[in-house]
Amino acid sequence: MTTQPQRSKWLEAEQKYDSGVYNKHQVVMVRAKGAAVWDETGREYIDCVAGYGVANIGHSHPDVVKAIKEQADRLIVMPQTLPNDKRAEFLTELVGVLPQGLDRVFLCNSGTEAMEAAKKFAITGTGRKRFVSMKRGFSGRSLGALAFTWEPKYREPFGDAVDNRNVDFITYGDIEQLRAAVTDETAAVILEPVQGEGGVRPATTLFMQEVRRITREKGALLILDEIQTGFCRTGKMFACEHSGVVPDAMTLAKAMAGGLPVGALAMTAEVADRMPAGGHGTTFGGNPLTMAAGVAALRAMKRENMAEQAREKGAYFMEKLRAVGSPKIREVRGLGLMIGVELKEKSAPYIAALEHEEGVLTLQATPLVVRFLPPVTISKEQIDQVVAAFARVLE
Ligand SMILES: Cc1[nH+]cc(COP(=O)(O)O)c(CN[C@@H](CCC(=O)O)C(=O)O)c1O
Repeated sequence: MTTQPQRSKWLEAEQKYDSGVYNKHQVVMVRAKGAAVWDETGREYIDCVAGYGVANIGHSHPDVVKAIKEQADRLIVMPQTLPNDKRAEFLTELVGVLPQGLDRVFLCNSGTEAMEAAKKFAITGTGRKRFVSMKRGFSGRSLGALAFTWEPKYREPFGDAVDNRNVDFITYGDIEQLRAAVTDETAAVILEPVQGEGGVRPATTLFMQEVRRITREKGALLILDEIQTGFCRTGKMFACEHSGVVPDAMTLAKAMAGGLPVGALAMTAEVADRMPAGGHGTTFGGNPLTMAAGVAALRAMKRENMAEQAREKGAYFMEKLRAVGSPKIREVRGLGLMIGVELKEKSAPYIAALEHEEGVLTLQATPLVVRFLPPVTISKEQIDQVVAAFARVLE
């Protein structure tokens, strides 16, 4: 008689008390290092979720761990009305890697918060209230950010509490629709250089450059959402570098502080200076503990040349995935280590099989796409193991 594995007390507690919004996997993850994760039974997984693209520099990077320990001993809490050495250090490091001209930063705690800030700074920065956003775009879950988020299933439960009457959605990549949608009433065009949750869809250089040209022509801001594409994920520090486009503002979060919760709106002085003093704010934004982790993370990205690692390993990963040659694969696409494999059938069963049968963690990006967002520090051997596992579950 097979004995049922004893149900985890941690799993029971989390399922019992959690809000219920998440589809909880039947595992309890307790430790991670680099691209490896272990559950409470000691089973090892190769992690191509990385916290939804947060652990770009690898889980528990030693420099980040050291910085957190030291800062925790010195100072954890300090609001932004009281300047702090670590915050100043982080802002200096961040502006040092941002595209030229984006030298003012509103610090917050998540991507959604960065998008909310972007909306407010765009309105005060232009005196306009209309926005252009992209079909399949994802900007976050708050009522304000949801107005820019395309997928109806995220908006419908809230009805007209999600007010997107001032938002015109266009087809990602469609220059004619873009030209028609951007007017002298448009405060900003918002887009991801690579649509993540929307299916891992890189924009063409032509489209990126046309968005820049048309927004400049009409006096609208170009706001790039680099919450998922930023910080080496696509083979550059920021995805906009692939097209040479410099936006007026950029939303950032996920990997920026090596795994600690952080968000930011980076913008030009022209945009920043038009927000009235006291016009926005946050309690936790720019807290010294996260700032210390962020300094260590940004320095590690540069020192370990992680953008080049992502470029090189991403090309390798996609080449190997294409070589799988399964008839179930429609397309392998992506940029750097932001990779999507579109299947000809629903991806969920294969994502589940990868986890349960093969010990590989992946995530969806629309019902047909398997998304791979591994730490940039993943090894070639681990990539080979992931590809072999994927080939087996597709058989
Ligand atoms: C491009 C983008 N913009 C904004 C956000 C919102 O960031 P945050 O408030 O820190 O979650 C995310 C989360 N992307 C994940 C969606 C998470 C969710 O379902 O919610 C993702 O891509 O899976 C993005 O990928």
